[in-house]
Amino acid sequence: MNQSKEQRILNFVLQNAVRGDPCSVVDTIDKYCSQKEWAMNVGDEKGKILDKTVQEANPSVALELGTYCGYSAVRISRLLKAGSRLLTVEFNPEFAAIAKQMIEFAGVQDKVKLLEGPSEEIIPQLKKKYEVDTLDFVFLDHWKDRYTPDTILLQECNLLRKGSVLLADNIIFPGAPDFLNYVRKSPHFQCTNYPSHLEYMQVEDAMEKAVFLG
Ligand SMILES: O=C(NC/C=C/[C@H]1O[C@@H](n2cnc(C(F)(F)F)c2)[C@H](O)[C@@H]1O)c1cc([N+](=O)[O-])cc(O)c1O
Ligand SMILES: [Mg+2]
Repeated sequence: MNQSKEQRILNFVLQNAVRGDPCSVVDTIDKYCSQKEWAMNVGDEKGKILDKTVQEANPSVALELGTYCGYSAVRISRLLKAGSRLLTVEFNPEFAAIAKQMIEFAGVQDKVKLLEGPSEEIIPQLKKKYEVDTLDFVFLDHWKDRYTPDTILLQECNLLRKGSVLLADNIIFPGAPDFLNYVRKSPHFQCTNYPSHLEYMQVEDAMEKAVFLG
């Protein structure tokens, strides 16, 4: 049975990156996906915006929606202070299996918890089952039509506090127009737009930061 693209990306990392070195894993995925096969990792240009936003938020508890191969889970967790953790949610079991191996190879498994399943099921479990009080940082990079319902669900589940930082990928391409509308019109969010480019392409894209005001 021939391999999936995601398996080929993982194999390239296992053969070319440095075990236990998150930066080398991130760089190796970028090398493969820019030179051999495009894939929907946030990439290095938007990844630098993600880095700055994470460092500014300095989260104790972070959530990622849309693990895919684990590129941004490794990228985020490498910046977390001791004792902090990233919960990352993946719906597709094949992708989750790839991401688990990617996270372990990078040596960040002690900081990252990979949760498998749909966000509408997992978000309501975060407080009781995963011992979350509130989330300091949320990276939205999953299905674009889920950004808004999941942002509403996070509020309904009292998972956001004054100052919680949401960062959303793909505001321009593929686009998340209803999310942009929702957070920019809401009195509960202070929004900032970060123009950038689609990963590995010369196509316009952007990220939107939405800080919860309580
Ligand atoms: O479609 C894109 N991303 C969708 C990303 C989807 C990923 O998020 C997972 N997921 C779904 N639900 C959940 C949760 F968490 F809710 F359970 C997690 C899916 O299984 C998949 O791995 C995309 C597309 C392009 N592009 O150029 O087409 C560029 C990008 O950067 C993109 O992110
Ligand atoms: Mg994306």
